[in-house]
Amino acid sequence: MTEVTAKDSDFGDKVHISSHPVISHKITTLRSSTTRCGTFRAVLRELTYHLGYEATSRLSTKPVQISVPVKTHEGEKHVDHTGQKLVERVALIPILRSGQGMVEAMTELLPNAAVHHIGMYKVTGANPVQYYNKLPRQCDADVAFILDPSIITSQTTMSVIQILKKWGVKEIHVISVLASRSGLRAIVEKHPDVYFSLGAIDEVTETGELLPGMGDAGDRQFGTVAADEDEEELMHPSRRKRTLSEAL
Ligand SMILES: O=P(O)(O)OC[C@H]1O[C@H](OP(=O)(O)OP(=O)(O)O)[C@H](O)[C@@H]1O
Ligand SMILES: O=c1cc[nH]c(=O)[nH]1
Repeated sequence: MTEVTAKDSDFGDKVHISSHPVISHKITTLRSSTTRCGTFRAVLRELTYHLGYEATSRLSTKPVQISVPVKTHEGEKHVDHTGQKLVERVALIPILRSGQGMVEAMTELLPNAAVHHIGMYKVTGANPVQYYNKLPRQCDADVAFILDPSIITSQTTMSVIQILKKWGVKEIHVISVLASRSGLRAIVEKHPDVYFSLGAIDEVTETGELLPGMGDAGDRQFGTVAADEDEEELMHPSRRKRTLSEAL
């Protein structure tokens, strides 16, 4: 299988697709069938750090006065310096489950960012269903970074973008390792104001998998086997009670 390559310019000026050799190398490790879950998690974390570094380049800074210790012949002196401090309030929005594996790297970059989890599951032929939403009632961020390793049809990402726009955040930036060409095209058309930092562009199969993809990023991170659709449906809150009582 020849890897598909795409240029940023194919998708407009808000989409950045990495061409960095270290990113390509790490994505190859994620794709490989022989990569086990411990390595998968570690490499996803490393990739997120690199993609997040690029994604956060749009944040602004303001001057801050500090003093810096400097050794001189007379001993240590403290010199005044005008440093820089990040300005925007940032929220990280991991989409469960897979986006959880991207949180640690992003909080290393931005230790004071809020983390608001959103859980989504897919139903064939219907819109994705939100099963968890920990956004505070009042919007508390200027910029939201959506974290999800894969964008396939893009229905999940688009649903979360809609949720965040309704919440009131001014700038939305999606960080993802792999996006399908058709899925990315659909989001960019519907949400031209949203920014993207991506590792690579893939195609999508008739059955809704990324090609070549990396398998199911959730299952590969957490060492689980793919749930069938009936099991996914049982995650919906309205069905959970029945599931529990059946299990007891
Ligand atoms: O672009 P879409 O077609 O909407 O698909 C993308 C979604 O599918 C994957 O999650 P998955 O449903 O495998 O859930 P999981 O993270 O809980 O494993 C992925 O992490 C995205 O959230
Ligand atoms: O290709 C796929 C399919 C399901 N989930 C993923 O993360 N990737």
